[in-house]
Amino acid sequence: MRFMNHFSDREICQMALSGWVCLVTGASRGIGRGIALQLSEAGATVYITGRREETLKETAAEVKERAGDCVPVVCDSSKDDDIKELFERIRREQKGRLDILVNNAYAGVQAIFDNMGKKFWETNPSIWDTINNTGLRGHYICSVYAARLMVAQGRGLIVVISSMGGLKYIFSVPYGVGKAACDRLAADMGVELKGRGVASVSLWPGAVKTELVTQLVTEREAPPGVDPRFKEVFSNGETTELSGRCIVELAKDKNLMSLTGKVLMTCDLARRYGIRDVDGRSVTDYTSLSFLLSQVPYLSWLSVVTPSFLRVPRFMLTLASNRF
Ligand SMILES: NC(=O)c1ccc[n+]([C@@H]2O[C@H](COP(=O)([O-])OP(=O)(O)OC[C@H]3O[C@@H](n4cnc5c(N)ncnc54)[C@H](O)[C@@H]3O)[C@@H](O)[C@H]2O)c1
Repeated sequence: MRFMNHFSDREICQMALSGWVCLVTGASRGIGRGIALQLSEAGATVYITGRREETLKETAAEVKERAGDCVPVVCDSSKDDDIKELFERIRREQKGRLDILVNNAYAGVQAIFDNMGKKFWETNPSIWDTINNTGLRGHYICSVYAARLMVAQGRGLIVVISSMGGLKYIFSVPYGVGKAACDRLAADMGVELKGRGVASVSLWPGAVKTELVTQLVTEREAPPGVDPRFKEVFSNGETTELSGRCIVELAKDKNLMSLTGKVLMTCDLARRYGIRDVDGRSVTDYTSLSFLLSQVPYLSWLSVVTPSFLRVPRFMLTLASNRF
């Protein structure tokens, strides 16, 4: 019996989230755009948000080109009324159904790179709002409305896009504080959502070669005081679609609820689900001994002979935050 041979891998994948309703905030470019492409390719109807209609329409056109279904909605994540209206629209149009919320919108990348190397007291304090109004407060407000729909239907998945900056200092103070808070947001929502069938996770992509990263990092000289290896890590970064591929697999995972409240790394999810990046590359494991050695001057040669399966145990990562 060879029923499934009627379908290509792509068609099988397309059926995986068929009928699902998803929302990705900040999807006109970058990781949000990549996630929207992957969720729609898996068959879901994907609401995408951003501040400008023209750029949103570009993502929507790309989704359509891949035979996906996407609803662009102009919604500024720093405006509570916009968010409220967005969820009212989803409730109305989808009869209260929402399966996945991806909290991704982020307004801080340009400001972070413009102020790279400056100390917090040398930086205009308004950078706090630039980074965290959309990229943290907005996530909370969206999660409130999403949880109302999801708890009522008894199922759902809330993903907060965060980063390794939640563990240890990278870039700047408002960046790290925002990311640590995103991780905690996912964890604490997980506590209150317990028993309601709704999972809440924080997702750490690795370094991702987005349009902005290409423009601000890989095509520029490293700013003074910034390690030049930083540029190399981003040049070999993940595609913007890998996070989306991981979320599709996560959403299908029968053991999803065992992961609620956790921080999940794209490299770990790629290994768990046996997936590669969309361009066929294997996914860099930033916790492998081999990668870590490659970042240490005079020891980098050792990385070539270190087996890739040797990794820092996850519990040891918490020691890196060194708070006690
Ligand atoms: N790029 C990386 O290497 C990397 C790595 C790990 C984690 N991340 C995280 O991924 C998330 C997305 O980052 P990115 O690199 O794709 O950023 P990006 O700047 O390329 O994209 C951000 C998206 O958010 C939208 N946006 C900005 N302000 C908005 C607002 N007020 N309302 C609605 N939408 C808004 C933008 O239009 C854009 O579509 C961030 O949380 C970032 O920290 C990025």
